Amino acid sequence: MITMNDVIREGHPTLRAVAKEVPIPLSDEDVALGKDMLQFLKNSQDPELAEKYKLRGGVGLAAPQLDVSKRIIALEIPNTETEGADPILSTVMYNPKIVSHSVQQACLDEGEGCLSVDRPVPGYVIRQARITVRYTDINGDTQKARFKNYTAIVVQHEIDHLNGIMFYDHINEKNPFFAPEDVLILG
Ligand SMILES: OCN(O)CCCc1ccccc1
Ligand code: NI
Repeated sequence: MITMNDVIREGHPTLRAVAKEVPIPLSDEDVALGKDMLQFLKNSQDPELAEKYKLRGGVGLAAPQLDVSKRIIALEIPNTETEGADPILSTVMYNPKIVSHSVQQACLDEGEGCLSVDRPVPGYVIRQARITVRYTDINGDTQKARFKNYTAIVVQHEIDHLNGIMFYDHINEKNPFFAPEDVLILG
């Protein structure tokens, strides 16, 4: 099982590399890795397992964070509205590509964090408010999906990792909490 020992931290060169596309049809190895990444996220959101294995809670994970420079991301976004409801998004994306996005931008009012960053970096991380992503799913099928708000933010954070981009690269250095007036600030 994946634990925090497998997660590389800022300063490790793989976090700044551009990851390679994975061959389609998917290899057994890449399918297994995707499943392990998704299971890590689920475990990290389980209070008992997170405590037992000292896992930091995560809603997304990118293969480069495991020192695997491949274009694979996993997303496990819970539905916090209703206890026990199905997750908003629970999936593994191979070779994800943002094929279109809104002009409107958005950010989280509490900023972002990262499993590969062991320090708070305050500031607005300005991203696209809505995105359309094409990817290959764990069954090898091509998918095209649209995301908005928090889910769109998380998916962009993960795809950034495939291109060697860290969330704080998007923060305005002079004024971290600067946001152009038409940027959606998500609570
Ligand atoms: O790359 C995944 N990761 O480091 C876990 C944190 C994911 C994340 C947290 C806040 C906003 C967007 C994405
Ligand atoms: Ni991250």
